[in-house]
Parts: sequence; C-alpha cells; structure tokens
Amino acid sequence: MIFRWFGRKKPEETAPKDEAAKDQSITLESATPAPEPEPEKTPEPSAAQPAPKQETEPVPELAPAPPSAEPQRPVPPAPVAQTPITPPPAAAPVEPPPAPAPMPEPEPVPELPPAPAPAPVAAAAEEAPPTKKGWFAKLKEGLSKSSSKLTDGITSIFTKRKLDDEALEELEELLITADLGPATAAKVTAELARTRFGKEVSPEEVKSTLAAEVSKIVTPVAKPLVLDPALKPHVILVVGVNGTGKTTTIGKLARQFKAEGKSVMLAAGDTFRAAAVSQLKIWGERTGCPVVARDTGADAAGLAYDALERARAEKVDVLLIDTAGRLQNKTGLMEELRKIVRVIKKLDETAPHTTLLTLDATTGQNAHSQVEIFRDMVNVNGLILTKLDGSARGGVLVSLAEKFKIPVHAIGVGEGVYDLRPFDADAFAKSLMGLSAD
Ligand SMILES: Nc1nc2c(ncn2[C@@H]2O[C@H](COP(=O)(O)OP(=O)(O)OP(=O)(O)O)[C@@H](O)[C@H]2O)c(=O)[nH]1
Repeated sequence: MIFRWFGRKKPEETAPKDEAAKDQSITLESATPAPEPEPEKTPEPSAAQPAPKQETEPVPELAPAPPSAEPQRPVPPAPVAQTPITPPPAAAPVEPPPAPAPMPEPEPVPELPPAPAPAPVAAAAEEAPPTKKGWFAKLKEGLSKSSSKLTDGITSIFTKRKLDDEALEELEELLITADLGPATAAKVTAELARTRFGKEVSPEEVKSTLAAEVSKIVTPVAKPLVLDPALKPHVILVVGVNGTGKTTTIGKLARQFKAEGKSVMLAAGDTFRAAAVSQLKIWGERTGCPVVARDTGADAAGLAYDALERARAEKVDVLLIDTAGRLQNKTGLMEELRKIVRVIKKLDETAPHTTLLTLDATTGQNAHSQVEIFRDMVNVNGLILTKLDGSARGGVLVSLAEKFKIPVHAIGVGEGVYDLRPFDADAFAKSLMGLSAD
C-alpha cells in the first residue's frame, strides 16, 4: 500500500511514456519528428566563459512531508565509503512512512510545486531499507508474472513425462515466448537434453536445471557499478527511451551513493520537457543532492558542461546526468547525445566514465533494439533493467546478457527510492524459475 502511494503515477505522463517505451521500436523510423527546442547558444563553452543562466538547487534540508499521520522514521545510518552499489543496511521490519508522491506535472512550469509542511526526517530515510531476505522476496514477487508463465508451462510439459524431443521442443518454445530469446532457449534446452535425455524428469528438476543455466548465462554481466574514487567527479551519463526510468534510476542511485558517503550532483539534461526537470529536482530534494538545471528548451550539452565544470570545482564524487530519450526524432536525439559527450570531453576527455542505458523490462524484445540504437549513438557500457516488478517479460534480461554481454549493474524492482538493487545472477535466475533462495 505504501509503495503504491509512494510511486503514484502521474496520469498525464506515465501512461503515454510507458506506451512510448513499448512502441519505440516501431515508431523509431516512422513517426513524425517531434518539435525540437531551439538550442541555446552554448555548444562550445570554454572554461573561461561564465556559465549561462544556470539554476542550482542547493541541498534541501528536509523532504516534503508525506500526507500521512504516520510517524516518521529516523535516518538510517549510512554505510560509508563502499564503492559498489550495495543494498541499504538492514532495518527492523517496521511499517515505513510513505514517501512524498511525485507532484502532478505542472507543464510547462519548470518550478517545483510548493512542498507541504516539512517532515522531520532526511529525504533518504523516506522508506524502510529492506533486509536481504526482503530483497529476495521482493525480487521473487516482482518476477512472479514472468516466473508463473514459465513454471506453469514447465509443469504442464513435464508432469509424468520423459524428456524426449517433443518435450524439448515445447520447452524451447516456452522459453522463447518468455523472452529468453531463441539462442538462449536453444542453449538451455540443449544442456538439459545433454544430462537428462530419455529420463523422466520432474518439473522441479527442470526448473533447477534451467535456473542453473540461466545463472551461468547472466553471471558474467552481473557487475556492480564501481566508482573510481580518483575521479572528481565520476561522470555517469544516463540514457534511454522516455519512460524507461532514467530519472527514477538517477534518484535511486543518488540515494545509494549518498548512503555510501559520496557527494553527488545531478544534472537535468532532459531540457526538452519541463516535467522531466521538475521530476529530477524532486529527486534532488529527496536525496539531498544539488541539481543543475536550466529552463525548458535550453541546450542540453551546455548544461552538461556547466554541471561538470561545477562538479569539478566542488570536487564532487559523482555527477549523474539525465538526458532526453525521445526516439520520435532519432536524428535529433543522436545529435544531442553525441554533443553532450563531445562537450563534456572538453573538460575531461575520459568522461563520461559510465554511460548507463535504462531498459524497461516490460517492453520485452524491444529492449534489444534499444540497446542497439543507443550503443550506436553513445558508448553504452552499463545497463539497468527497470520495472522487473510486475513485468511478465523479465526473461529478456537473459537474452540481453547472452547477446550483448554489457554489464547489468542493477535492476529496478519498484518506484521507491530503495527499489534498485545490484543485479545478483543467482537470485535472479532462481526467482525467474519461481524457486526459493536456497
Ligand atoms: N514499477 C516500477 N516503476 C518504475 C521503475 N522505475 C521507474 N518506474 C516508473 O516509471 C515511470 C517513468 O520513469 P521515469 O524515471 O520518469 O522515466 P524517464 O526515462 O526518466 O522518462 P522521461 O523523463 O520521460 O525521459 C515513473 O512512473 C516511474 O515511477 C521500476 O523499477 N519499477
């Protein structure tokens, strides 16, 4: 109930966005180009130039109060100086207070809506950090739509049946429809055939064998996002189709980095939509991170440059740059993203140090074309699969791992600030097959 309240969707934004994400591979080439904002004159900024109109949100003291009479949770102790993304520290399973709902989009007003009465807690403590056991339960529950499709199919194929060619064929088909992709499905069934062909196998045996195979495939990509402490800042460029969860993921990452004792700055590089800027500002408030933003229609590359310049001056540990993801105008998007990369390289030729692509797991195989598109535009070197909760197509992660071999740093299992977890290959494989943790 609390998570639902916390993650309340913005009716005017979320539905179209989700649809946009789902349709993207279709609309990519055919849709009429969206009107592009006239970029500001900032493409070639130099360190000597004063930054153009730049609005920086100072660290807010407090989160907006949730509209609830429930008591606020005190700030959980933050583990300091851990570099990889780690789950938050365990806490007593107390009912957490609800977090503030995302504000309705006041397009085109770029300002934050007035916050309700301030709450006596720090923003990052809005939700209870889940325990390790809680994480697995959440992942398993989140993947239940994906896993029930698979486990129901496996049960109907393998109840009192020998592993013959027909059964293998049915299994392969089932795995393909569960988004594991033909190559992965063939590989996994071949392995099962190698060890069990001609024998009577139970659905449980099939599930454990498949879980072990899936785990083998995804283990090489299960890599935590490691920050280089020598970089001030480590620049993370977050790219992806609209609605895939870029801004939300930035908010979640910001919370994690802050909890690790890092200083974090956010840059609202999706200057195309006022709603995107205000959404990032809300995350900045909630996580206590300054947000570098400009008015709608401003030049995104210029903004990224300013943000990096400021992050360097302030010796910030991590700079997370949000970007636009409107694929209706692929050429415009490509130019904008490349320009951002080009311009920030003027300050640090090794930046961006991480280019993260967010993929909405509910889009299934469309995620493949998104990887191809963004990999061609910018050098994507990390993936985050979002919305694995409630997706019936979580198997796509397996085929992505097999095909692209790009590290999957984390997965999104909800809209809450703690709902990003490091990608654990074994836990994922077991959850996908509906098996328990041990
Ligand atoms: N259930 C679920 N919802 C998520 C997750 N990540 C993001 N969302 C929701 O997905 C919707 C879109 O997320 P955004 O972060 O706005 O996506 P975006 O890519 O920044 O979209 P634009 O701002 O349009 O570019 C929001 O309603 C989020 O709350 C997740 O892991 N699980």
